[in-house]
Amino acid sequence: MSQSPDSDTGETRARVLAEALPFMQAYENKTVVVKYGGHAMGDTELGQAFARDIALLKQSGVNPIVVHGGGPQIGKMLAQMGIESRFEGGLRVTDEETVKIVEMVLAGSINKEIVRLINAEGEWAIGLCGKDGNMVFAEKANKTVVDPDSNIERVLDLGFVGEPVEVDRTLLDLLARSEMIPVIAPVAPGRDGATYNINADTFAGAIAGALEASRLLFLTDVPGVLDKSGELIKELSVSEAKNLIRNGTISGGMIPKVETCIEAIERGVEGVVILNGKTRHSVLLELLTEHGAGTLIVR
Ligand SMILES: Nc1ncnc2c1ncn2[C@@H]1O[C@H](COP(=O)(O)OP(=O)(O)O)[C@@H](O)[C@H]1O
Ligand SMILES: CC(=O)N[C@@H](CCC(=O)OP(=O)(O)O)C(=O)O
Repeated sequence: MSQSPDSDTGETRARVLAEALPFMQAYENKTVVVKYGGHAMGDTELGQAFARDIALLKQSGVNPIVVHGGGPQIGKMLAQMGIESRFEGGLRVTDEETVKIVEMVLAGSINKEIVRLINAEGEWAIGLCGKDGNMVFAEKANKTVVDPDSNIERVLDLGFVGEPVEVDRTLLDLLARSEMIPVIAPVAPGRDGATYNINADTFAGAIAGALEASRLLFLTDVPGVLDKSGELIKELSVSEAKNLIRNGTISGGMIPKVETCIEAIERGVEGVVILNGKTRHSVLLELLTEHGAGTLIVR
């Protein structure tokens, strides 16, 4: 597909569809996990374009699963409540009060808005979090960071930040059979009774791994992984990615994203891509065009 799927002449549409057809057939009955980041959620129009892409995938016979974030939206709500956001190693330090707000924003307002947008495209989306159908259980995250100056490793105490340790695919399999599109918020219970806030990238990786997804796409607010001079890196091997984290080229929220890509590849997910969710129809452009978009992480 050489043109945007927005092109509106009948002839262009027919050509675009003809070019996209072999790609659509290749993804038929395949699971594609799309992580929709908080920074990629722009205005309503952009949200509608995203929802249209997801609906179109479903209508083409693909099994799309949306895992969403909402970091900036949580930050805004916390600020309104007079609570300052603090991040360590790209993860939100989450105390008991914060985790309640995280659940409210992610599994409440953001989740339901995405469901509404997809349903408005004629599909049946269903909003969930890790708690629903015993889908995901988490444990307190045990995360370490290496100080770039001293090179000393430090264990972080992030409070109620969790890591997914058990994923049960029963509910997701059921929904796939009933033609529903799951939209999942990255909140999960622990066997200890606590509720955990999980980085949405990590959560999406765990879901994609458990489902042996064909593709895992991360929609963010940058074209992909950028080098020191701000140029897009089109393809990145696992060892190159680790180096870029070590030397500080990859920082902040890009760290858990790239770490998740590496883990997902090691778990057998076929293709992992980081791309710009602010480019309209980037999901379709990635999946249904020869050249794709963003940074492809390879073994
Ligand atoms: N090397 C890099 N290439 C691209 N983005 C980077 C890089 N290092 C850090 N970042 C930051 O990571 C951000 C994306 O991560 P994050 O803010 O967590 O997005 P999301 O909310 O989509 O998960 C970018 O907006 C950018 O500021
Ligand atoms: C532990 C942790 O950091 N959780 C994230 C969950 C949301 C998220 O990951 O949203 P984005 O994808 O938009 O960044 C947070 O509280 O912000």
